[in-house]
Formats: sequence, structure tokens, C-alpha cells
Amino acid sequence: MSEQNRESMEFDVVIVGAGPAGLASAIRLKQCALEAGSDISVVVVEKGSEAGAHILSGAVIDPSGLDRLLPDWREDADRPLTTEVSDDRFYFLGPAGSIRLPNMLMPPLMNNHGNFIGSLGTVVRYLAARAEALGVEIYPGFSATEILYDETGAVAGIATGDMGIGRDGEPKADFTPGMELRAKYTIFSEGARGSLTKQLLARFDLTEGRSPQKFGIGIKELWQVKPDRFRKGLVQHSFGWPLDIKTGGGSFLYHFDDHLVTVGFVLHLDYRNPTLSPFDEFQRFKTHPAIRDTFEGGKRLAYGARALTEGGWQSVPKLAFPGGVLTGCAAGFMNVPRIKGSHNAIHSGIQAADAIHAALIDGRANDTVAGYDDGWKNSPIGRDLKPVRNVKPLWSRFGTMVGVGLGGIDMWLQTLTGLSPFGTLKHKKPDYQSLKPISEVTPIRYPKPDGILTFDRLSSVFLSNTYHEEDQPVHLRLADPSIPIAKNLPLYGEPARLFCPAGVYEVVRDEDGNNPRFVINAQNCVHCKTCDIKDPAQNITWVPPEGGGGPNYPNM
Ligand SMILES: Cc1cc2nc3c(=O)[nH]c(=O)nc-3n(C[C@H](O)[C@H](O)[C@H](O)COP(=O)(O)OP(=O)(O)OC[C@H]3O[C@@H](n4cnc5c(N)ncnc54)[C@H](O)[C@@H]3O)c2cc1C
Ligand code: SF4
Repeated sequence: MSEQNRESMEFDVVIVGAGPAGLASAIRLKQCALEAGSDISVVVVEKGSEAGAHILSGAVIDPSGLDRLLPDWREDADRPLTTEVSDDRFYFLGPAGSIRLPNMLMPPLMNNHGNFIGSLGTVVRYLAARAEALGVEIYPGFSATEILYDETGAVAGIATGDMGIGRDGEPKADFTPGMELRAKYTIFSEGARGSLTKQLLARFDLTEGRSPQKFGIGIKELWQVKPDRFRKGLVQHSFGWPLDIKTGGGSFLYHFDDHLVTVGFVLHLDYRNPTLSPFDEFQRFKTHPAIRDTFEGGKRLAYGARALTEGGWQSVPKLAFPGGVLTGCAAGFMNVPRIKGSHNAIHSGIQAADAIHAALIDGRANDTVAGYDDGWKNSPIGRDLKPVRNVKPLWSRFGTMVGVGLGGIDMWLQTLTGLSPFGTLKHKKPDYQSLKPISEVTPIRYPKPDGILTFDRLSSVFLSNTYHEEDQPVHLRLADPSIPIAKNLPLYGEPARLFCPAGVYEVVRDEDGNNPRFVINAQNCVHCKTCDIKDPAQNITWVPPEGGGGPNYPNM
């Protein structure tokens, strides 16, 4: 469709993504306008079918962001978080046993008391309702697919994707063109590995002088467990088995609300063995003797996966550029050892909104809001991320046993003295460069799922309620369609088959085992973004499919 045929609308601020970061900005802008007696038009576009549909997190939530944004939330009858952490445990798992680390060994910043266990999807739905009550317009079911630039090269808004294009690229009978949402300022709050954010990082060279961003994949299930297995308020983390000591990652298990248990596994995407499958490591983790009892007689309710940023302090890009800013996990504000980012997402949403409101009051538009960019290091976000900045590099350099120990000592030293003997360690290389050729590794074999405690990918994706209109262009774009079979298969065994947690990628062959072909089952995609990050040839680009497609998580 030609750009001239698109409808265009003007706003003061357009926000891409109704996650905690985007909604915090929307709420804060309206609060600022109310205080100043002005009016600001704010619109949020969200690719999920509703706010919260694509949100997947742990979640143990540090309430500092919510307290700052909505000081009254704890008194609200509809408050989205009700289970306070009452017991906080950390384990090292071996193949047959476990060792509990004494809480007194843990640096104070790792303490979870005062935090809440819940669903970030539920928090986001609550924030969306509060935003709408303040007059924010939220457009769910609309993917932002294109960045609009003005004649000076500044960001001038976004365009939503066309609807009703067939797989062959031709308009169908129900074709509806996308819309241009033009703005004085555009806030990009797409979460980890945002598709438009990726373009902005390159166009404005926002990562210059920073360490490469690091990522993990988090895979999660929600279970309802038997009353005698339920310990409301229990938070349990582990590292070690089933991963070897050179592969980074760990588990989380949270008991909350009405006999609900969240169980999940985060695997650092700098793993080396191309035969590793994050999905199967997670399934295997649940069979550990210290873990499996929790789920006996229970029912698995939901499944999903999402990438998270792990680069932290030294990977945060430049946040502001002409006409726009990055917030939340699009900016990489995740605290990896705490496995928490939602509080910083809200803090950054607030700080971006304050800077943009000041610019609007000054009558400015489409310029660089510098206050936000300079401010984060001396804000709650910087104070949260700085003391943990060496944990991930130490883990990557020294492996689980030594790296986790050194990371703990470093966090203690920084708590007590504010200094680190390591200074600020850099991340060495992007995650897609870490795979070894398949000829140099011992292939990992995984047990078959039992369908009771452990499952296969397809029955799992079913529980994510994922739906995509099938007759649309494939949203996993291959720059060179020959690479999966010609290069990735002989060199790595085509690792996309294994790192995708939704069974999107397959290598199929004729009955005699010859003629391998790469198949993309795009309709299964849960929008985790792992393929865009980990493909060793950087040949796969995730682009937003038709708005409203993807998972429909009720409370993840
Ligand atoms: C497995 C896992 C466990 C975690 N555990 C915790 C925890 O216990 N505690 C904690 O605090 N944090 C945790 N986190 C991190 C936390 O979830 C993130 O820090 C937080 O979600 C970041 O918020 P955000 O608003 O930046 O991005 P997101 O929450 O990712 O939200 C982004 C939103 O933007 C939408 N979007 C993206 N691109 C587009 C587009 N182009 N057009 C339209 N819409 C778009 C998405 O659909 C989504 O709704 C965890 C993360 C994972 C993956
Ligand atoms: S296709 Fe890519 S983004 Fe979609 S679920 Fe698989 S790895 Fe995640």
C-alpha cells in the first residue's frame, strides 16, 4: 500500500508498547499535565490483542516503581499484587541433591523481603486501566512496524502495520492500510530486543562505546498445585543442575495467590553447545528431586517464553535521540542477579515522561530530550544496576562455581565500600558469536517428556493461546534463505530447531534422510525474540506480524 493512502493522526506523545515502561510513561505524562493544568494527547500502541496479552515475567516485583508512580496503589481494592514474599531461599543443585545457601551469605540487595509475588500481566492490565482513566488512548492489536522521520531526520512518530495482506504479499479482500501516528515525541517501550528499537540503535549509533547487549531466554509455566505442596509467599531460586558449569542460567519458583506456583528457567544466550535446548533443560530441571514434589498432583495452566536483557549498566545505550527515547528493557534496564526489571521499567517510564513533559511545556518538539539520557545513572535505576554490574561478566568468564562466588563477593564489597576490585568489566562479544561448531561438542540428549511433569513444545505452545492469521507474510524474515541448510546445518546442526521454545523452526527431510529443508511454522511464534538474538549467522529478523497475533497470556 502506498504511504499516501494511510490515514494520519497527530499526538503530543506516541508510546510503542503497553508494558510497565510504556504505561508508566503514559500515566506520568497525564499526571504532569493535570498538575500543570495543561492537556497532553498520549496514545499507546500494543501488538498484543489486549494490554498484558504479550507480557511474560517471573514475577517477584520490587514495588519501588509502583509506589513512585501510583502512591495509592496499595489501598486500591483492585490492587494487582497481594502476596508478599515471606520466605526467600537460594539453592545450588547437583544431579541428585541440593545445598541451600545460608541467607546471611546473600548480599542485602538480593533480599526479597518487602517485594510482592504476582503476575506482571495482571499488573499491566491494572496500569492500563489507570492510564485510560486519566485519558490515555490505548490501541491494542496494533503493531508499530515503521518509524516515521521528518525532513531533518528526527523521529516523527510511527506507522502501524497493514492488515489483510496475504502470504504472497498481495492485499486480500479484508485489506486495511496501517495508520500514521505522528508525534512531537515518541517513546519506544518495546521490551527486550524491540524490532523498531533495533533499527534506532543502528540509525543513531546509540550503542557506541558500550559493551554489547547480552540476553537470556526465560521459559515459564504456571501451575496450580495441591494445598499440601503450597507455601504462599515462598520465593526459591537455584543455579547448577541441569546446566554444566560453563553454561549460565538458573531457575525460579514462586508460590502466590490461590495455590499458584510459577516455575521458570533463565538460560543465558551466550551458551556454546549448539545441541543445547533451553526448553528441554527447563523440562529436565522440573524432574530434580528437590523440585518435582511441588508439582505432584498439580495442573499446568499456562506456558510461555520471552527474552530478557542481561548486559546491565555497561550495555545501556544512549537513551535519547532527535524526536524519541528508549525506556524499560528496550534500554536494557534489567538487574540480572535480582532477576528483576519491572521496577526499573516503571522508573524509566516516569523519568522519560518528566523530561518530555518539560520539553513540551517549553514548546519544543522532535529534538533530543537530554535530561533523561544524562539522569539515569544518578537515579534509582543507576543505583540498582551499578553494584551488580560485574556479576554477569564474572559468570561468563569463570563459569558457574567460581563466577557466582566472585559475583557474590563483588556485590558484598560494593555494598560495604561502594568499590569493586574489578572496576567495570566489559562484556566480550554478542551472544550470537558464542556457539562452537557441532564437531567440537558432546551432543546433549534429552529424555522424552512424560506428559505429566514434563512436556513437548507443541502441547506447551497450546497453553500459550498463541494465534496468528495464517495467510499473512512470514514474520520471521531470512536475509538469505539458503543459510539454514547450507551453513547452519553442517556447522551447528541448525540450532534454531533447539533454541526456539515454540517449535517454529524445523529441518525436514525425505524418507531416506536426504534433501533437508528448513521449515518456519510462523503461526506458533510466542514473540520471545530469541531467534533474532541467537541465530549464529544473524540471518533471522523478527518483524511484527499482524497486530493482535501472538500469545494471549492471561496472567503471565
Ligand atoms: C522469564 C522472565 C522472568 C522475569 N522475572 C522478573 C521478576 O521476577 N521481576 C521483575 O521485576 N522482572 C522480571 N523480569 C523482567 C521484566 O519482565 C521486564 O523487565 C519488564 O517486563 C520490562 O518491561 P518493558 O515495559 O520494558 O517491556 P515488556 O514488558 O516486554 O513490554 C513491552 C510491550 O511492548 C509491546 N510491543 C513490543 N514491540 C511492539 C511493537 N513494535 N508494536 C506494538 N507493541 C509492541 C509488547 O507486546 C509488550 O506488551 C523477567 C523477565 C523474564 C523474561
Ligand atoms: S520464532 Fe523466534 S521469536 Fe518466535 S518463538 Fe521461536 S525463537 Fe521466539
